[in-house]
Amino acid sequence: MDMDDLADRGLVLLGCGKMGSAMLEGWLAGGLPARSVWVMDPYPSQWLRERAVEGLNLNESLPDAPAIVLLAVKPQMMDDALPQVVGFADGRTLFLSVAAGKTLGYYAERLGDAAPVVRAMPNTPAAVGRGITALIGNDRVDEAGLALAERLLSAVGQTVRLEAEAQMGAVTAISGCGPAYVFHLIETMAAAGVAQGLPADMAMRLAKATVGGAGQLAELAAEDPAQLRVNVTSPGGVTAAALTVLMDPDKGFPALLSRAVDAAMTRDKELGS
Ligand SMILES: NC(=O)C1=CN([C@@H]2O[C@H](COP(=O)(O)OP(=O)(O)OC[C@H]3O[C@@H](n4cnc5c(N)ncnc54)[C@H](O)[C@@H]3O)[C@@H](O)[C@H]2O)C=CC1
Ligand SMILES: O=C(O)[C@@H]1CCC=N1
Repeated sequence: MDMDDLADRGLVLLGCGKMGSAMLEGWLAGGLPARSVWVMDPYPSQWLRERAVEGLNLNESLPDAPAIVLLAVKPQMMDDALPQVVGFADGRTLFLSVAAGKTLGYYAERLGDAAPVVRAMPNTPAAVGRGITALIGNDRVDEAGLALAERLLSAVGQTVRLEAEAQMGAVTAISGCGPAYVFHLIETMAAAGVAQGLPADMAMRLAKATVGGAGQLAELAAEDPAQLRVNVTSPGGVTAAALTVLMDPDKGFPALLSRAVDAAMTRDKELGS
């Protein structure tokens, strides 16, 4: 199975909200024909309806044996939604789930033993080709299946293969949810700037460019983030004063983020049950 096969046999999206659309936008931009895509979603967005005008199959009858079924409904909706695609669980179609918490065991119970299932955790920067997706398959997924899932996901950013499904909770709490933490950092930096007297639009522009630029530098630089931090921090200077607060082991960022990640992982487990 390869990308041509995907274009020929079809890609079905079960649910196409924020995450499904972020990925689909990247795949269509990368050359997947809209006519090769089937979306099942009772509440399609305006963007999806516009794609339907271009040939995307929106809430239409599904192909016989699509190459891939992407499961992108909320975990809480999965029990209700899955029966629509259970007929494809005969081994010919690869299931690709992005739902937080839903385990390979959960899918084996509902789709049976024949279905190859890849569990993946993407993130919304996929919409601009800057996502990162971790993935792992069940024992029905062969190397070709995993490679296809990887190729599909690498069209919207980086991919990483997990060694064990148990790693998925931590991945979800770090890179799946992580963009929200960073967006909140931007919000709070901008708000702090406004509190210090900057105009709101200037404070937001400074915050966005600082986080975007620092993120890109962290990815591209030879130095690790700790050294990049040191490079900003003049001894006895202004950054050092701020970092004394942020790096406080009890009340600072490490303790806060650790509590946030613990809360995310607890919720991830709850959603899986
Ligand atoms: N938003 C994010 O940053 C990320 C989300 N995910 C996962 O992606 C999945 C989707 O999340 P979002 O896109 O954020 O949610 P969303 O609420 O934006 O999208 C879910 C879509 O499913 C549709 N839907 C509801 N019931 C359905 C049914 N019975 N059949 C077909 N479609 C149905 C809804 O109309 C909606 O468009 C979740 O499982 C989430 O855990 C994973 C990684 C990141
Ligand atoms: O908030 C959620 O449950 C999903 C999982 C990762 C990002 N969004």
